[in-house]
Amino acid sequence: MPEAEPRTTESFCDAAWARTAALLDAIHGHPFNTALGEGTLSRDRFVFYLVQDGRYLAAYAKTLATAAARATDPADAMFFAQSAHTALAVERALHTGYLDGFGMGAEDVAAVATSPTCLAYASYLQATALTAPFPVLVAAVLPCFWVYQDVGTALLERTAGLDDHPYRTWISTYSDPAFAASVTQVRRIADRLAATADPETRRSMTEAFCRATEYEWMFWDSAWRLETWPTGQWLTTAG
Ligand SMILES: Cc1ncc(CN)c(N)n1
Repeated sequence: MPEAEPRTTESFCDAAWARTAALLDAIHGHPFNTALGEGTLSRDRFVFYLVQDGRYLAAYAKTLATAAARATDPADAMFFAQSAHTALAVERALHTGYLDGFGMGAEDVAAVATSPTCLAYASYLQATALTAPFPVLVAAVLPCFWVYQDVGTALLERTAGLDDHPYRTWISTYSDPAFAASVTQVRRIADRLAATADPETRRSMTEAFCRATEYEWMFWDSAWRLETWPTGQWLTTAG
């Protein structure tokens, strides 16, 4: 009798998480996140991050709304529609609250150019939403949930107490049990879709998960470097 093919019982999420383990370590150890957790992150770096993340979240919410429109399972559609709402109502409001507190109004924010990394990540998600198979789209948005929850929870554990912490609202938002529950839900959706996906789609799901996790690292790194367009010097200012 021929030997049975070895079958992997590892879920898509567990395999994808294991594949990005070194990258996740780099995210946790990035100077931006270390300083964020210690409360020593400079105001200009945090403001840069907030402004870019506001742009990112607007695109991310549209990506999630597209996922809701494309989902065939009504429960999945509800989850993604709700998550699109949360990205704008909770996360973006968190950023606006900080920016208001720093005296930055809508006009100041509008005057900041979208960074190369923010534009690349946002464009990648929106292109994936419109052109990739639905399971690949789910894999692409998964790190946006999961990595932030992982970082938020780790920062909370590393922090002695949040009472006087300058970034406590940020840390509380991403370490909140409600946010963790949304991670569990999107992981379940990804695992269910991967379980019936053909090998090529599953490979594309893994690629999308890895690419989005790379963009997560790059996003924090761009804020740390206060990234600008290297070509900006050759453009005249708008008249
Ligand atoms: C870049 C980025 N990635 C993820 C998240 C969490 N939704 C966020 N606010 N910003």
